[in-house]
Amino acid sequence: MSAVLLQCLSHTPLKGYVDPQPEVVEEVARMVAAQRAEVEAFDPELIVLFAPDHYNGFFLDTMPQFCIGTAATSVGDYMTSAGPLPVPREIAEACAEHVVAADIDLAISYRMLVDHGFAQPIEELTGSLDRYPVIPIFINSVAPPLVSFRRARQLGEAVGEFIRGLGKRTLILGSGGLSHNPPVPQMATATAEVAERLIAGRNPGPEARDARQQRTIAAATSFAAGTSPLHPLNPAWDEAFMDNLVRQDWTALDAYGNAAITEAAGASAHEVKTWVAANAAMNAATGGHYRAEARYYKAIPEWIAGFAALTGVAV
Ligand SMILES: O=C(O)/C=C/c1cccc(O)c1O
Ligand SMILES: [Fe+2]
Repeated sequence: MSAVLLQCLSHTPLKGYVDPQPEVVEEVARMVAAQRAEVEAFDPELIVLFAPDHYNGFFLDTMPQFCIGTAATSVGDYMTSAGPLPVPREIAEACAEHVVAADIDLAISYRMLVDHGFAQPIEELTGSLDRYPVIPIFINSVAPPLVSFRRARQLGEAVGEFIRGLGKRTLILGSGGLSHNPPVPQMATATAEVAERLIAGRNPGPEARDARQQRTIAAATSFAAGTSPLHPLNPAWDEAFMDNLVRQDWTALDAYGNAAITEAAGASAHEVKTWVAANAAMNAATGGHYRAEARYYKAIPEWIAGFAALTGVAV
């Protein structure tokens, strides 16, 4: 059986562009530094990262619900690094075989593009994109129709069963959330120009990428000032979600409905399915013998995020 460690962490590309009070920035940095120290002490032989994308790697020309990368490159948006991730191809292929054999319809990419949703947690928790071998697993969190929490759990369980038999010290990561609704466009309300970007906007030029980032930074500035139409953060929803994970209440987690999530927590709150999958993987990899602990929570409008962290250790 593999030794496993679970770390879940919100991501936000607004760090360093639109920041909360220095004491909040510092307390988050201390918390992330503590998680990183735990990762370094664990010294993983492999990272399995469940994360979303924000129309930087996956587009509506073909949008899978789940996709594993056997090779992946970070686009380097915002302050994240560009470049290849060290993906162990054979292990990723074997994981894909196992998950599909478990009747989870996982897509596979031999040329996956990932954005800050993957790159930020890897760099913040390990120090660089390429310190440890990493298998990226994408969960569609922005492009309806979206999978259920139940399906995300089942994906995580299948991956966790694979990890259990691998015999490698494996760090399981979940990235994103919690409640939030940054200005990621939706096809249902897109103009023809935006729709084209959602369908075929891969590898935009530097000007287009900068323009997009400036739009998000402006949105964060007005959200923090209280003058934004973006869906408000929902601390009550966030705390209840984390409590369900800590209590390992899979019945309660399965019962979440997508429309209710969007209504209560915002269109990008579906990113928390990466946390559901990561916790389910930890559950399967340890045979249920793990303890989850909520590490941090604060609603941080400057970062457009109900910002949270959770750790799971085998017991
Ligand atoms: O894709 C973007 O430009 C912005 C993304 C964003 C903003 C705030 C919180 C998040 O989780 C994001 O991914
Ligand atoms: Fe995100």
